[in-house]
Amino acid sequence: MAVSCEQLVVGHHQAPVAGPITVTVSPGRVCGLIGPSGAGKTTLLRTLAGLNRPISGTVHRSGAVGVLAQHPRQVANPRWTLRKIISEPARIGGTVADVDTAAATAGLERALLDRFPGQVSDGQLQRACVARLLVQNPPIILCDEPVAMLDPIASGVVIEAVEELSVAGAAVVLASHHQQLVRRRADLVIDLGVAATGR
Ligand SMILES: Nc1ncnc2c1ncn2[C@@H]1O[C@H](COP(=O)(O)OP(=O)(O)OP(=O)(O)O)[C@@H](O)[C@H]1O
Repeated sequence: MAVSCEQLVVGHHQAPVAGPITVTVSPGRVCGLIGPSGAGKTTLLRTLAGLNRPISGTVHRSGAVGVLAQHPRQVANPRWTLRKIISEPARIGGTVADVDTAAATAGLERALLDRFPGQVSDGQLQRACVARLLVQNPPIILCDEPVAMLDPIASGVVIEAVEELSVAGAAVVLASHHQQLVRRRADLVIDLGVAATGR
């Protein structure tokens, strides 16, 4: 087990949005999360991450959580170079990051590493966030619409890097509007459009 929930109902201010959901995402597995806008994908991911409190039910995590957000600019420090953004988890962990290898795996050109977020495209910044995840190597990765802002080529690079993390042993939850992409890549799929709401 890497991340699992049992009879989990998620929502805001005691108002349920989705659930009850019972699922286990084991190491090396990708769980897709689909559903229309407002179905509760972000709320469920935040609850699995421990950022929101469940309305009812339980969440179990076997280790640290890495997050890939839809809008990398909201999470990337604009005053840090991409190199620093990528290497920071290693510094915090007291190790030295192999930034060049992580960047190459994430499809990020080395020449961009000394730029600031304001000097690169959304896709390039998202690839830096993927490289940061590769350095962080967390056992659980939660992705909230990670390719919504990207063109098909950039999307493919990001999704392949996430799959590489999963093959290396991470449990991945991938929320996306792209039903086809999710159904193609995921080992199991939660459809919040049809999941019981528990209300
Ligand atoms: N902080 C909040 N306080 C109260 N209600 C919220 C809050 N955040 C989201 N909601 C509501 O919870 C419901 C689910 O929102 P959520 O963002 O989880 O859906 P989503 O499936 O991720 O949607 P989208 O695909 O548009 O990103 C929506 O009705 C939304 O208005």
